[in-house]
Amino acid sequence: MTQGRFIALEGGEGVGKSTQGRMLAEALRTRGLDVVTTREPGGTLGAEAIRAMLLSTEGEGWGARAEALLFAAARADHVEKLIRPALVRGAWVVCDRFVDSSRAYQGGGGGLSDAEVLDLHRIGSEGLLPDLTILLTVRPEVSAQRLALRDGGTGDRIESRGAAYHSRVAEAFRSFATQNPDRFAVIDAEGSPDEVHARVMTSLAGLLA
Ligand SMILES: Nc1ncnc2c1ncn2[C@@H]1O[C@H](COP(=O)(O)OP(=O)(O)OP(=O)(O)O)[C@@H](O)[C@H]1O
Ligand SMILES: Cc1cn([C@H]2C[C@H](O)[C@@H](COP(=O)(O)O)O2)c(=O)[nH]c1=O
Repeated sequence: MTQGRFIALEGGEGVGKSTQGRMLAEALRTRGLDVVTTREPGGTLGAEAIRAMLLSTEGEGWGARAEALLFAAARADHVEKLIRPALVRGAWVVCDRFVDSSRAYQGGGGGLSDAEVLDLHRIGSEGLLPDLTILLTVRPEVSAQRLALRDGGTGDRIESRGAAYHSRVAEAFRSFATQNPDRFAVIDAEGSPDEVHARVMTSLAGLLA
């Protein structure tokens, strides 16, 4: 059995994570690998139900701590029921967002400390980390244009938070990548999908060797 690998795609809103996740999964399948694509929050029935509660624009929303707990609970279910079993059977897991989104959004954006977010992750998911976290970066005006073309700029509850919030999120992602260069690959996600995909594949060379 080949060794399972866990790849997370991270970054702000509309940078191209889903697009690159699909392209990466296809490229890995072409190499004969068993690939599971999934997303956060979500990926299991329970986690998708929590996703709906978190991202719906109806109701009064959640405080910062309740929000962080809900993301951690969704992740715990996802890790236990989908991610760990896939890795154990030797599959590659390509996940659209993982714990670094909680660190960036609930931590950097929402004000929880990084230690608090990591504590929730330790309790919920036994601290599981991806083998590689691919951080896609584009200038804010580029992601805004992509989102406007995709859905007319109508965002979910978190996407619709203001520019200052999303700028703190982007800064947090940058700082995690600087602090953990072995775990992160920072990819310039401007240019065509094929150009970005080529950069993503280069970042995976070590794991595919
Ligand atoms: N390299 C690219 N150049 C131009 N448009 C792109 C590129 N990559 C993705 N897009 C388009 O930009 C939009 C956002 O892309 P995508 O949904 O993959 O981003 P995302 O990061 O997953 O978004 P979200 O944060 O909402 O989950 C889509 O309409 C997609 O087709
Ligand atoms: C995993 C995770 C996600 N979020 C936020 C980031 C986005 O605004 C939404 C997810 O929507 P997407 O279109 O699927 O990217 O949720 C977060 O705040 N914290 C997290 O841990």
